[in-house]
Amino acid sequence: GCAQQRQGSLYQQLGGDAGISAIVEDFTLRLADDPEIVGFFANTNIDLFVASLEQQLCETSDGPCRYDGPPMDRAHQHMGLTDAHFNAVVGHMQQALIDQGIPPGPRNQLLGRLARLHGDIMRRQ
Ligand code: HEM
Repeated sequence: GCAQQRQGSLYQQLGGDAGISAIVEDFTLRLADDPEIVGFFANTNIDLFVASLEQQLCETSDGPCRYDGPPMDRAHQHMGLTDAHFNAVVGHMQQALIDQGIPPGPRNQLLGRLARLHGDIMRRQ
């Protein structure tokens, strides 16, 4: 719509590749600092996770990337995730976005798009 033409895409409002990379780094440090969350990543290659999440955020924000990782249900099945885990992770993303200076408009737009993944991520838990 008009707002989008005035302000650029959500991807641009997040700072493009550099902005998304800073957001993902901030977010990943928050996951690592959360004792309720960090254990889930014990066997994860963090470099691949970071690259995959950057790609997903770029695509989700209408940037020029295509996420080519596994679908969200397959990536998270059998982890035994609860809504509390989901909310904690989204909360860390919210804090990372605030910390990286993303204004409320684009911040909440991205969080809204991520919230739509809840059904897929929580499937078969
Ligand atoms: C909106 C919420 C979430 C988003 C957008 C998200 C996104 C992603 C993405 C893009 C990947 C990479 C998939 C791949 O390339 O293999 C991934 C993997 C992973 N996610 Fe999530 N995730 C979310 C919620 C959660 C929650 C709530 C947890 C647990 C508390 C979690 C734990 C993990 C773990 C452990 C992996 C790595 C799996 C592996 O090592 O292969 N995620 N997630």
